[in-house]
Amino acid sequence: MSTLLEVKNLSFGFTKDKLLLKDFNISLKRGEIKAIVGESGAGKSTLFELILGNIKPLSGEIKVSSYSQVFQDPYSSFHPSYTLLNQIEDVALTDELEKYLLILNLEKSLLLKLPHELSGGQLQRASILRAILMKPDVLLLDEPTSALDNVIQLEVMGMLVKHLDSMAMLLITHDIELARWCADEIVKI
Ligand SMILES: Nc1ncnc2c1ncn2[C@@H]1O[C@H](COP(=O)(O)OP(=O)(O)OP(=O)(O)O)[C@@H](O)[C@H]1O
Repeated sequence: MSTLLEVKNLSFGFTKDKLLLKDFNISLKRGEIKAIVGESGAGKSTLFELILGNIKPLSGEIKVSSYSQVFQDPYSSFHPSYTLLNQIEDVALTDELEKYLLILNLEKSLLLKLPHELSGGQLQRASILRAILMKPDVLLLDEPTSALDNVIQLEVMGMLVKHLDSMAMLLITHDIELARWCADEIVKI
C-alpha cells in the first residue's frame, strides 16, 4: 500500500521554551483514516498548518501527496462574492457532482447562492463537496462536521468513509465517539 502522508520526528513550537509537537510521527496509507484528538490549544490545527507548509517545523520531515482541506469555519473556505457553483465547477464533472449532492443531502439550487446565503451546516457540507471533488490523495478535515447535528454528522462521515477509499483522511475532532466510530487509529496530541 502506498504511503500518502509521512510525518517523521516533527518538532515545533511558537516559542522555543514550549514545544507543541515533540518528535511527532504519523503516516497515512491509501484508504486509511486517522483521527487527531487533544485538548483545546494542544496543537491540532498547528499540525495541519505544518502539513500544508504554511509554517516551518523546527525539525523533522513532512512528505505529503496532493491534498485538500476542510476548515472548521466553512465561511473561510469560500470567497464571499462568488456563487458556490463558480467556486466548485472548475473541479467538478456533472454526474459526479450530482452524486455527491445527493449523498450530502444538498439541493442543487443552493449552489447558485452566495456563501452567506447558506446555513453554517449547508456551507460545511458544500465545503466537503468541494474538497472531495478535487480528488486529493489526502483529505485534511479540521472539525469538518462541527456545525452539523449528530445524525447528519454521522451520515456525512459515513459517506466519506464509504466512498473515499481511494484517499486517506486525517480528521481533527473533539468528538471522541465520532473518532472511535470512523477512524482506524486515534492519535492524541
Ligand atoms: N500564529 C500563532 N502564533 C503564536 N501562537 C499561536 C499561533 N497559532 C496558534 N498559537 C498557539 O498555539 C497553541 C496551539 O494552537 P492550535 O490552534 O494548534 O490548537 P488546537 O489543538 O487546534 O486547539 P482547538 O482544539 O481549540 O482548535 C495555542 O496555545 C495557540 O494559542
